[in-house]
Amino acid sequence: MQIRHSTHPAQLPGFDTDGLRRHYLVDDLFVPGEIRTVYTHEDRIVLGGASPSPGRPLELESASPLRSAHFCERRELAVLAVRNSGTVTVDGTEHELGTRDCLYIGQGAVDIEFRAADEDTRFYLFSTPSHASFPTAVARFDEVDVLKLGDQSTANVREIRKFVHADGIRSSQLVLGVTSLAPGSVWNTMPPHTHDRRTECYLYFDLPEDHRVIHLCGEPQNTRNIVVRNEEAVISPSWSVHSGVGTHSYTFVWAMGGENQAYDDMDPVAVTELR
Ligand SMILES: O=C(O)C(=O)C[C@H](O)C(=O)CO
Ligand SMILES: [Zn+2]
Repeated sequence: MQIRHSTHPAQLPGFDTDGLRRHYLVDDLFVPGEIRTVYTHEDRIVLGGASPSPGRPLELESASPLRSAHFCERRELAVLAVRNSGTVTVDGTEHELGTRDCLYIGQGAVDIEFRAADEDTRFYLFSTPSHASFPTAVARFDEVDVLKLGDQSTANVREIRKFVHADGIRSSQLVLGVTSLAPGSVWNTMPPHTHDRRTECYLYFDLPEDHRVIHLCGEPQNTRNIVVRNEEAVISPSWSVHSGVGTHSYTFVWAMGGENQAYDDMDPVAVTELR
């Protein structure tokens, strides 16, 4: 488990390209046959990638920074199949996940195992601390409500699906959904926002290997950018904008932890205020 410490907003503009990438980009979550995890001190979120091979299940273990016998002893966890499909077994119950389906696992689960149905299955993991247990549940990509946003003239036509949230799968603090850009649309979250009460992480996927997303970060009046590849994540502290423009359309998982679960609790930033 890799550790990322928190940063002060005044530090971000002083980071060079490598510094920005070291602090905020997570670029090595998916390694065939492995589970990789990153613990950020921003709201104590853990990001992870599980990439099992067919016939070789992977078991999620605790790690020393958690000081717990099991990963979910004091944590809740959401799993999203970002590539292909597979099964997640939680304490003996199998949950089949198709591409872009989501499984929420409540605090207290002990045995968690990932199985691939395909040659290159990838599960994205997002976990927050939790001190109360909510039921484990699945939300299917094709079954959750769709919020349509954006316009062709601003190249940001997109669909937002909320999986774990106040009116969906219930959780202690974790909130998670998926945004899909329409073909030809490239901008997400523009106009941007911050939310002082929550940390948010984006995991970009469905982006062709020879394309990139230019992700904006930092305080609205002092932004920087990080160039992101397919299946890489960016950690956005509560004071940072989190928006991006692709050289191609893409999909991303947005997920948050913090003070509240109110999706609409955002501090909007006008495009004209950005610097
Ligand atoms: O495209 C968008 O706009 C988003 O997906 C925004 C995220 O859902 C978000 O930032 C929620 O706080
Ligand atoms: Zn946000």
